[in-house]
Amino acid sequence: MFTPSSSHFEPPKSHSLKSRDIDDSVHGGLTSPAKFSVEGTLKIDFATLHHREQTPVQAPLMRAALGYRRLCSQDWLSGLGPGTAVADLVGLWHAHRTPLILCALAILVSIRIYLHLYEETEELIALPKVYQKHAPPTTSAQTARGSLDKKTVTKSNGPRRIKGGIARKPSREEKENVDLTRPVKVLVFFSSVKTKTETFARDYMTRLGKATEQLAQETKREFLKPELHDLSEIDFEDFFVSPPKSNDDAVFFYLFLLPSYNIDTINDTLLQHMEETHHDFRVDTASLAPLLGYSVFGFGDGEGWPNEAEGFCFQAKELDKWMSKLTGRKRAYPIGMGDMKSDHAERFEEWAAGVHETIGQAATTGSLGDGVRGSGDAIESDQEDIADEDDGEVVFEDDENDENETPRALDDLEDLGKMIRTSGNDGNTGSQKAPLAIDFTTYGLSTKKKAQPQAPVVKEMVAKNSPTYAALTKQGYAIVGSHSGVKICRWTKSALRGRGSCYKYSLYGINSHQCMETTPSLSCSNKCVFCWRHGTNPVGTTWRWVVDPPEMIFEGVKEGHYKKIKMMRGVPGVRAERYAEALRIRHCALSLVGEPIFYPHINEFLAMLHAERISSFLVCNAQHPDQLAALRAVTQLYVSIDASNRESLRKIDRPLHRDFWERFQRCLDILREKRFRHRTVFRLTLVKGFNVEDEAEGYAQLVERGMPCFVEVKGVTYCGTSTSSNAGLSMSNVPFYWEVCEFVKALERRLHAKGLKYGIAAEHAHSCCILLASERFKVDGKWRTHIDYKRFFELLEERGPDGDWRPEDYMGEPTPEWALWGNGGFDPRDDRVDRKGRKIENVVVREQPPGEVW
Ligand SMILES: Cc1cc2nc3c(=O)[nH]c(=O)nc-3n(C[C@H](O)[C@H](O)[C@H](O)COP(=O)(O)O)c2cc1C
Ligand code: SF4
Repeated sequence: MFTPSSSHFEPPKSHSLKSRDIDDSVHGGLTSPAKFSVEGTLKIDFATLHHREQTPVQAPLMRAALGYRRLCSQDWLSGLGPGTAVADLVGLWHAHRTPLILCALAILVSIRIYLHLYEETEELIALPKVYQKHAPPTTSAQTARGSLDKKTVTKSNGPRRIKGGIARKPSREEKENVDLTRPVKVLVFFSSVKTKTETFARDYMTRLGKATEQLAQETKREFLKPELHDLSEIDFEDFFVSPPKSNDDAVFFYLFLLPSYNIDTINDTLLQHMEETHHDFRVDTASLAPLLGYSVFGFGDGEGWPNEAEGFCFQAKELDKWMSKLTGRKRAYPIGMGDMKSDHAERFEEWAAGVHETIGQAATTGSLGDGVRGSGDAIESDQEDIADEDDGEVVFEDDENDENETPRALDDLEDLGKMIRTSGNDGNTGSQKAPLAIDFTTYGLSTKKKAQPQAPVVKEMVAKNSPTYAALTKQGYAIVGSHSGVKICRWTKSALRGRGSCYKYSLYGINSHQCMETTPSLSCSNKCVFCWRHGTNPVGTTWRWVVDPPEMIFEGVKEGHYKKIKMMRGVPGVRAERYAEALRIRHCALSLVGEPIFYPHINEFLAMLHAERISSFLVCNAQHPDQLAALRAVTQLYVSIDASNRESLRKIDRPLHRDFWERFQRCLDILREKRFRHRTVFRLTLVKGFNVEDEAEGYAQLVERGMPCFVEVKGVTYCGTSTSSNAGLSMSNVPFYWEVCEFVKALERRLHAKGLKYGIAAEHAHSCCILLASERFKVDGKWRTHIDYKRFFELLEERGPDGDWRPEDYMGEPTPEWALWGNGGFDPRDDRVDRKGRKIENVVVREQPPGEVW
């Protein structure tokens, strides 16, 4: 036992009992022996403690205090046995167990509360039974995917989140119904400039046909005959926004055979279309997901582009990437690549064998298999997901490490300057980088993606070493710079020989032999079925090429034109006086091919023409409203009206812009506003079976909307190319003149019914062309459709390109008698001749011959 050595025991600091360690109820009855100091240290008067009478409450506390003293003193260490110490500890426990247990409980509760508040919460997924009840039966394939699917994050159906910075797309959960009864149809798409890929693709179709027949036997699944599609012939909207509609309820498998070109080809248009679809907030993400799968094979040239870093098969890789995004990673088989100069056949065999096997597997299971490379699974396509799901919001695309970057939007207009050619260029820029896209149509409205400041590398629209250039020059075009063209039309040649002028002479007084036909943009944003130039002219919704300065184009086209006129000098029948006149260009028809207002400096180019007193007839395709609105003075402004309704326009013009109808309508509204400043013209090209039948009312409504000064109606000219036949055009689509007459009369009736003052003014039966004019151009009962060109230039010089004058101010003399409606419109100065140059009579059939069906 120990003896208290002092009346006040001061426990060592390290052994102080804190006030909270002793329950108030226990020490509540203590007065003097145990007291708390200010700091909360327990001080016990042991002397008093021994002699006091103890209450039942005090007794254990006193025992505990004594035990504590013993523990704290050096006695235990200086010879007292461990048994005593254990007994003291037990005593201490008995004395304090209640407060100790309560303290421990309090601590545990605090920890639990803390963890509950601060730990990372996991989403609680509660699947109501009702969903489980309707869940589709899982196939073995889905079960196989199950383990991977667990890693996926379910996409919220709630409002889209606004994001900045790099967005990483959560993997998509596959929830498709696998229906193994639907037939499978393989579609093979190809592009080809120099026909090698096309030949290869056509050969492959026979083999693919046999392979699918065999797969049908092996898998017991129905396979429809595979189809081949030339990418330059199809409407991308039909295949690459969502899978095509199928009467057989087929599920599609896409294969692509794509050569790469670092010059502008249909490949660029396709890739751009895919990118736009991917970023279009109106289109579902992975809108091609219902496809069974897809795979790409690229052809390249290993000599010119020895490796992928240098651009070997770069467009096939791009395509593979966009298809992966659009299909939600349905890459059925890895991209194959072959060098056209060496191993392409061997590489293609390997790829085709793998693809056929995968198609078989997919047909049997409805799935592309486990997460192996090529399965199209999320794991392998991770790279493609960076900044992918932008939810239509501002996203910084982080593709810097990608060798084959996709086009980037320019930040501001100043960047355009960098693209303008400063010196002569010998053609190809040699760059493998994709071009820079500038959408002049929407320019300045929004900049969806912020481009990194970097030196833009852009391609030429028609590079000198490109097959397009070769094809165009072969067709008689002189290519000026990299995107402009000039050609003398057959009417210029004909007029030089005194064999008749084009309809513009009859209707507006244009001298065909003094007319230059040109365009500052060989590119267009439509693929009209009647255009004779598909496959050779580049198409695109945005200007993404080097921009040539207007001075260079102006000088170049004049030079090209005069060169061609001079080549006519020795042609039999050319009249000396007309030849001499032809060496002075008086008119310019900006309608050769392509879309002139696509050219960013069209106003400057027009000013150059006018400065030399060359009149301008500008034809645009009603797809670029902003440019149309910004257009300054033009002698006569045309808008092509190729259909009276949305569906018909889509079929006939095959526009690349998804909002083509809205653009078209905006253009009509702009034309309406301009009708008192410009001579505005609707040009209707009638294609039987496409845009004529029952459409007179539709056209009348469009006239009511745009209120043009004139409506030119022309029957389509059949050019007999494979393009037109592929588009479903044949001679039977070319209307007879009497059919055009019938249509114009019907249109006139509709216009009158609407109270619109138009009348049939003039015609050129030889070109199947009839002119309806607003009565603004009828003075004293006489049509005055011709133009006073001299007056036009005077007005322009007096008042500037934005000056206010009206089309009536430069109205010409009354339309000559021979050009008026009913008189045929043949230039009386000239003879009409047949192919052999023999004179022929002017016979015009304006009425439906007996027995003909309209
Ligand atoms: C002007 C031009 C540019 C080309 N650019 C590339 C290229 O960037 N990368 C590549 O791998 N092959 C390139 N090639 C090679 C073609 O892709 C290859 O010759 C292909 O087989 C042509 O297919 P086609 O005959 O079906 O058009 C280019 C060929 C030409 C003529
Ligand atoms: S607008 Fe003209 S150039 Fe363009 S596709 Fe149509 S017809 Fe051809």
